[in-house]
Amino acid sequence: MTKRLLIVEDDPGLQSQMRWCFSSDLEVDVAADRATALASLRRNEPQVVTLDLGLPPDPGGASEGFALLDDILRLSPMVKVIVVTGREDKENAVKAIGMGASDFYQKPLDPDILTFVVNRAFRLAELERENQELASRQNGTNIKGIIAASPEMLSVCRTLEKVAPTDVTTLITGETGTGKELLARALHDLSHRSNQPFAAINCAAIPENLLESELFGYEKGAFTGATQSKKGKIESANGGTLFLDEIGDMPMSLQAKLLRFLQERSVDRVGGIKPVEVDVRVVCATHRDTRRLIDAGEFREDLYYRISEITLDVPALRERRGDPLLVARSLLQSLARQMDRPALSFSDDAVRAINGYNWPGNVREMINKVKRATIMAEGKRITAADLELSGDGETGENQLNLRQVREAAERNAITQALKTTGFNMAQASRLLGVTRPTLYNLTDKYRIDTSAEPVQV
Ligand SMILES: Nc1ncnc2c1ncn2[C@@H]1O[C@H](COP(=O)(O)OP(=O)(O)OP(=O)(O)O)[C@@H](O)[C@H]1O
Repeated sequence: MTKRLLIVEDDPGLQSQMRWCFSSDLEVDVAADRATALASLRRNEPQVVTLDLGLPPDPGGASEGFALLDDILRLSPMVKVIVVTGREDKENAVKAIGMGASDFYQKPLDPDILTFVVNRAFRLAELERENQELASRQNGTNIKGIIAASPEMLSVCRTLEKVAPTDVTTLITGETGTGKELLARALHDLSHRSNQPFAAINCAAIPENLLESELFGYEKGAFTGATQSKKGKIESANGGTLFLDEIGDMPMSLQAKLLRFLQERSVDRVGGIKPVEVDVRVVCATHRDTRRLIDAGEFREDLYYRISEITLDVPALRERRGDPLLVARSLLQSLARQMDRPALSFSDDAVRAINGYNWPGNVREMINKVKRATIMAEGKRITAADLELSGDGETGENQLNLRQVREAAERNAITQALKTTGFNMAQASRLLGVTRPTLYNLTDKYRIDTSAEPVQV
């Protein structure tokens, strides 16, 4: 694999000195400002970047350098960034490391030390790449029921394993079907409360007027039909874990009462006189944007802070590198066994379709599709059509090679970029890290229609 270094430096003298240091061993690109650096990052995919924090329009400060550092780590989290600071600039070096830079180097330039630091960053990048590759070949977590090998999901699992033994109130956020409930159960199963009850309630599924008594319980005679007292979910979780699913949909009127419970750790049953003490660990989940709910006045900010002592952000399936295929294969294995069709496997067009689709319903949607395909497949191979996915029009197992895979991915990325930018070729080419003529060549090659689609009304 070609080793590629991006030098971000606005001083032409230092640029050529640094280029001279490395150009015999590495492919070197140079950028003097943020926009050029980002374009080069997209186009050349360097493994290591040296970043001078003092860039125009703020060459004397570090604001532009920090903004670029943030961009780089967001766009390409695996890239190793070495920040280059002035001699006395320890504070900014520390801040950059805190933001995620892998190392720092102080001017004036010493070729031996700089070479050493850069080589070390390349070694680290290579080790991480190998590690990721290994992880993608097997399930990387021992958490029951969770199939994952992507760094994105493994990091969530590691946090979960640390948080589980504690009693901190945890908020799990993520799109629908990403496994929030599964993770809530795992928090319980890995805690010292695992032998005690796990009580779950879906705040969105119960009508507002019933939710209070479901949660807090009621005393005999509290309302018509209350012929005897009943414990609520909170009490029934005593000693164990209470899981409040879809907390973002909890009505305002109950939010105050829930907040009081979280502060006092006792519940007031509907119609009750005396509070009942309860010892539960609370885990909440929502697929909604809590910040937006708070801004819209639909969710209490004080309650939000109470429930989110720790937050687990579960990435969407499409954001988990390598996981869609891993999860699909594992689902197929168990579903095919259940349905007595153990020899089933995915055809190449199905593999491409699984990797190319964006899974808006996440793992739940994948379960449904794989289940359907397991039933529908006619031979031993499940096709993209069995999954009700588009196979990119390319079928035939014997046609597939790396070039075709790459082309399918290219076609997909170009279509996405065009849609994202409203079919603006200049913006799309920047997003894709290619020049505009290259993008025109590619859209011709793949016969992609570059005119904006009519808006559906
Ligand atoms: N990483 C995973 N590996 C295997 N199965 C998974 C994984 N994530 C989720 N699932 C399965 O996907 C289905 C949906 O998961 P779950 O109900 O936990 O999602 P959710 O995020 O709570 O969804 P919602 O927001 O709609 O309630 C479940 O059957 C669950 O077992």
